[in-house]
Amino acid sequence: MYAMHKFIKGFGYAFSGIAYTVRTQLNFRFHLFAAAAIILAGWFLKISTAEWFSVILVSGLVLCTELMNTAIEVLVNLVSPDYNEKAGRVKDIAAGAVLIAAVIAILTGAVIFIPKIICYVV
Ligand SMILES: Nc1ncnc2c1ncn2[C@@H]1O[C@H](COP(=O)(O)OP(=O)(O)OP(=O)(O)O)[C@@H](O)[C@H]1O
Repeated sequence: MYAMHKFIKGFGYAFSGIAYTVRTQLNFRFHLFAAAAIILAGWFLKISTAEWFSVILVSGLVLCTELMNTAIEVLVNLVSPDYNEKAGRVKDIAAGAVLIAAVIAILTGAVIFIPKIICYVV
């Protein structure tokens, strides 16, 4: 029973971290909106199971890297509230991870959706 209680509490902490990121990070809200739009487009354009798998994977990758980026920002602000070259470097690297994930998501979306949109329009 205690293990179950601890397990459920763990979910609470995780949701609180996600809620904090939604509240404070405009980028995360944008990525959530983009993921919802892509899911709607996938449903409308009837993408295949393999395509759904790719879309879900890259959307998750972007959201997870954005959460890790926010965690790193909060930690850096805690340990180095004043200007510090290395603190800046750490934030830049974390932001770079988000950028790479977003580029992968855009390329994946383009490969899946552009041919379908062309077929739909033509
Ligand atoms: N303590 C610091 N020392 C040196 N440079 C910093 C520091 N904090 C931020 N920077 C630089 O400013 C950039 C933006 O940092 P900031 O914390 O504002 O990130 P952000 O993504 O704009 O965060 P937020 O989403 O909270 O506005 C960093 O990538 C880094 O180059």
